Amino acid sequence: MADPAHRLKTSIAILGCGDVGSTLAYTLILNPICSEVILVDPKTELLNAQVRDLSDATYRGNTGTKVRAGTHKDAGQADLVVITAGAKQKAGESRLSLLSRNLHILSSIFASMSPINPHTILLLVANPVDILTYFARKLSGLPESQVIGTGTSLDSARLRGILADKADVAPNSIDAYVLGEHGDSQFVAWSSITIGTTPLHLALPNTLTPEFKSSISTHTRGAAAAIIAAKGCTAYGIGNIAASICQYILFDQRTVRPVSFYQPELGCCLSMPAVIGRKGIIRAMPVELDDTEKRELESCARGLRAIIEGATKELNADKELERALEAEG
Ligand SMILES: NC(=O)C1=CN([C@@H]2O[C@H](COP(=O)(O)OP(=O)(O)OC[C@H]3O[C@@H](n4cnc5c(N)ncnc54)[C@H](O)[C@@H]3O)[C@@H](O)[C@H]2O)C=CC1
Ligand SMILES: CC(=O)C(=O)O
Repeated sequence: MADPAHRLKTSIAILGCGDVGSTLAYTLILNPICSEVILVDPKTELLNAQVRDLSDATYRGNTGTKVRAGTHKDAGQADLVVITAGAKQKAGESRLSLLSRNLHILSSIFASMSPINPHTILLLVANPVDILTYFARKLSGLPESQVIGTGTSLDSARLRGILADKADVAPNSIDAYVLGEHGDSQFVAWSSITIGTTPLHLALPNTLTPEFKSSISTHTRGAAAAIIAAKGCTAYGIGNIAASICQYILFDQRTVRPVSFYQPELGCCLSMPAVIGRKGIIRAMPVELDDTEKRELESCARGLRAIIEGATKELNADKELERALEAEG
């Protein structure tokens, strides 16, 4: 039987081939799920070097996945477009501090990709990912089910990791979600965590004190900053998470994960559990939150809406300036 990459003849475009984009490409070579990975980056020397280096990793095992350089226009025709293009946090910076720079990059990306394949699924990785997912939906004109942010899928993996250590079980035996913003207002949905089918309070009796919960949430929320302070970026975790989401989509796996997508009743994009498949978000999975978690969700959405409002004004002011400059000739 031919390998999956050969059978599917699918392409994944990765915009931005810095630390995250190149790690994702490498992950897609090691676990082939598509026939072609197209890398796009305005730094042409870096782009060509990444393509050569990554291609060298494809020759020994004949993984079936080819890597090539492409343009934004090529990317716009891919089956899946992963957006890692943008500035990253320096030590001590927040994800939100990247907003203005990365929103401008996002806006220019959609101008360059147009006309975009109407069946493309967009996967946003660049930060602040929830806000960029919201604007990608507007700028691309794609149906909202086709625009997804990696959101708190990485935070949830980190949460499973630390709970696995505490409970001495494998991380994949734990169902635990961080929800809301991939950022400081995220929250742990403690009330729905299970190990196997056992609720967490039974699996870890006498452990779930407010101090325990607070230390776990703080660890999860601060994981990126701690790694960035020491090595300047995070790449392997998100490379793996993004590659998994690409697989759920291309193989129509119907996997349930917390990802960022438009929440009509909250007026923003943030992470809630969803069924992920070939058409993107197949459907939201309802989640039962307790009263504290409901308040945390509302507060998180309020914060995100305020940021969206400010960013919308900035984008509109830019457009007006552009029009004024054009009119001046
Ligand atoms: N959502 C998540 O969980 C995570 C998100 N990130 C975010 O991913 C983004 C990328 O991080 P790194 O790869 O470490 O940064 P990096 O600086 O190593 O790479 C970014 C690349 O984007 C390129 N780029 C800029 N404008 C572009 C355009 N118009 N088209 C195509 N490429 C363009 C740059 O030339 C650069 O090579 C950052 O915003 C970072 O915060 C990083 C880790 C986890
Ligand atoms: C950088 C980032 O967003 C993360 O590793 O969570």
